[in-house]
Amino acid sequence: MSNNTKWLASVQSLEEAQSLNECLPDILDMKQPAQGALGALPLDVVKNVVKWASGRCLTSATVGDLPMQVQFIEPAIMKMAETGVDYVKVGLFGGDEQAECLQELTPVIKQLNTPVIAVTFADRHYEKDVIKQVLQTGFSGVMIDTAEKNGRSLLDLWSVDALTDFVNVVKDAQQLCGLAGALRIDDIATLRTLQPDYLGFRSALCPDRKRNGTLSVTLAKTIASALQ
Ligand SMILES: O=C[C@H](O)COP(=O)(O)O
Repeated sequence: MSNNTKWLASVQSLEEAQSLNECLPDILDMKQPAQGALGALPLDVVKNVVKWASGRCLTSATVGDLPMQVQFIEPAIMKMAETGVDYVKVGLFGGDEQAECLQELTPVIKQLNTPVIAVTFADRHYEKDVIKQVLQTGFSGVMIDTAEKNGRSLLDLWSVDALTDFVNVVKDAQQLCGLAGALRIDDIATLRTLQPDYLGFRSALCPDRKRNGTLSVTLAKTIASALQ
């Protein structure tokens, strides 16, 4: 972890990853935006991107918008970890089953060699205690994102003060801290003052912010230079 905020770009294919060859993000994140906030890509696509990146940047991949039940989440984490990705990202979508699910996932996550990042959501019920649960479960980092991709951004939903508190709680716990959720290029200046470890982008990488469309290298370069 450093004081320099890094950037994460979500790509949906090997072609999109390759288009970023000249401006690789710090974390090349793999997800299927058309299948939800954390839509999962097929494992062979993830494997191919990891192979292509060959250590030039870190990689992460999401396991899908899954119900908070260990029978769905455990196999999805195990299979995604086998792709060789550096981080697996799992959404904490809340609900009555979440606490039990996290308890059951604890031995799985603690024994896995691949670090797992918990993704919480600014537009879902959020309790500060979730960070404590995440720590007990063995996650290596916490990210906040938006579950509903309806144009509302993280800063539309949470105040700078609330986000500052989130970053401080996560970083005080020595966890990797990421902020995402329909971030705009103009949000970078504000959000980097909070010193999260990274900012994550998909919508801002796509023309007209259409996150299911195709990523634009020009927009990626703009984001990269805004974070320099
Ligand atoms: O992990 C980062 C996300 O892919 C952000 O997606 P978004 O900018 O469309 O909310």
